[in-house]
Amino acid sequence: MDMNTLFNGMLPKVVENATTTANNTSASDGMHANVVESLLPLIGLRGFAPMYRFLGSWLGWDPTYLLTVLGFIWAANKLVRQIFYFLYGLITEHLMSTIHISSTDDIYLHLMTWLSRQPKMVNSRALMAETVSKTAWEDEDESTVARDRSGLYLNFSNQEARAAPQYIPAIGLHNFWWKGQYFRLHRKKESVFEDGSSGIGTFKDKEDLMISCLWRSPEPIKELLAHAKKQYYSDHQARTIVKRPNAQFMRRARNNWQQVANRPVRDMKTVVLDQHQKLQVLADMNEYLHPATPRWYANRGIPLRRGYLFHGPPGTGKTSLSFALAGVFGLDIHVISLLEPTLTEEDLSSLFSSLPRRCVVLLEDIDTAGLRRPEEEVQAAGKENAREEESNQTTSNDIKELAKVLKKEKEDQKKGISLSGLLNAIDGVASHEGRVLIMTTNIPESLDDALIRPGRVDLQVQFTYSTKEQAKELFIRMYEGDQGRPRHHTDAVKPVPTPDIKLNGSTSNGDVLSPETSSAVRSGELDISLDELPEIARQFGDKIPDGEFSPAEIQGYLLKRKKHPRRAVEEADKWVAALIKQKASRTKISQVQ
Ligand SMILES: Nc1ncnc2c1ncn2[C@@H]1O[C@H](COP(=O)(O)OP(=O)(O)OP(=O)(O)O)[C@@H](O)[C@H]1O
Repeated sequence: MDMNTLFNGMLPKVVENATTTANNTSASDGMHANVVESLLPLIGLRGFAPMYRFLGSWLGWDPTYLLTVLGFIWAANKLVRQIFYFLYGLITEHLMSTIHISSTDDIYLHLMTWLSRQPKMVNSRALMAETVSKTAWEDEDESTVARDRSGLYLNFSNQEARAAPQYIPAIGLHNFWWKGQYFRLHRKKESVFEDGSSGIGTFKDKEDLMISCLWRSPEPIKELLAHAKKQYYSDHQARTIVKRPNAQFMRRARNNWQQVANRPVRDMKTVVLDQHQKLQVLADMNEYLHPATPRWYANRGIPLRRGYLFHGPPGTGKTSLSFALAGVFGLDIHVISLLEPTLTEEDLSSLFSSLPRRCVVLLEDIDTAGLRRPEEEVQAAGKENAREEESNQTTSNDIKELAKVLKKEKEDQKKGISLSGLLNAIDGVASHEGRVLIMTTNIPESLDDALIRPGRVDLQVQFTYSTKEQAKELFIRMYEGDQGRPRHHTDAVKPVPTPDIKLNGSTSNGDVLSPETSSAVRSGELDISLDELPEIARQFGDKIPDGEFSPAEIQGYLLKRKKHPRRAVEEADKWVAALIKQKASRTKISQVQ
């Protein structure tokens, strides 16, 4: 059977009817060619007719057959696709479950972080590459850090560019399998219109995730999300998350807080403070955070809030204790600066009302926050009345001047947070319950009584300059063994190239090093043994006058001798005398550092 005979049976009816003799294949061919040739001009392809005839004679059979077969394939493909989409729609609607996740929710972060660590699991050819930016506190492999030509100094140029990117699913549909279950991930982005702060609306990108599984119950998705969340927090264990108010336009979108830091927990023993005070605040917070406490408060009609005031001179550990407390109880810290120019009273209330169930809210240096006091408001109102009276007796020019002044005064008043606005946010009717509020100040006397009345401040903790005993403790904390680095990291570290230092302390490129730099680089060890530490610490403590220096000042001095405790003791007398002199003369310049 030749090609013509084969395709003759497959020709469409219309072509067959047009054939004068069924058995006469050559006549039939001519007819097919005529039909196609007569169609070509109709669809604007007149010039193709000779080419079509040439193709026919070259192949030895009519190209119409090929067109017919292609037509069948196209139609079959269409049909199969229609059937596929129909069945897919049926399955999606009746056999699949879906959970939607907004990109503003923490679950989005958990899932994307987890997916970025499962490169084989995301069966996708559409990925999004992201540069991995590490926070200052994340551990780094020392072998990935470059050095300068001398091999002595670290060099961090283009460090982010040298790090391998991480991949996450791009916008669109993705499929993956987890624990033998099929999951479909739809990452979609759309522009939504939002009112801007200045009254001008803008389009903002909004992203959502839709995760589906092949099951009539969303249980497998819930299990996956729980797993991603657990994984995320096991990586972030022993960390304190610091959040700050989001930018103003984001706050309007109900996304009030943004994470600004994720730092290692500050160990309580690194905060040198009177032991009794430390235990008192720890016990108080523990009691308050206990799951039975809300019922106890509710039964007595007491609002579930706890406030602390940490007061004392600068650098005495108020912020440090706040972080250590958050670390002990595993709480996030939400830091608010009342000096933030875009923060309105309305924003402040909304920030307080969107806090998580348990957290620490830190209002630092509350005395400098420039709160407008009730008296000032009264005075301002009084002044305004007086001016109004005065204005009745003035000429029209004076009235204009006065109106300008009054307008400016009113505008000034509108700026910033008033005391009543803050009190309202802290414990107003709509205020959040369950949080721990910590306010810090250097000058407690300058605070308004209303702000620190019991109920708003339940416990005051006083921070003072160091005693001899505290100086000794600070010394021990500075030089005791370093427990920070996780084992797997030190194991993985490749040997750091030893700097080529000559005996006179100069490097191979000719730079001359100070004696302490060259010896620190050489040894990396302390200039005392750890057994000597308690005695050396006692000697140091004895040299520090009681109640004169802040822990921050002592820490600063020791940090400059971080590998040289013995030298720190030897040079302490000189430093103490210089600092006392500096404080007495109120100069800012230190003679001995
Ligand atoms: N009591 C302390 N124990 C241990 N370290 C301290 C102590 N006080 C201060 N430091 C150290 O001094 C530095 C400043 O401390 P911190 O910020 O806690 O002081 P602060 O009282 O909050 O100061 P400010 O009033 O200026 O905000 C930190 O690096 C901290 O480690």
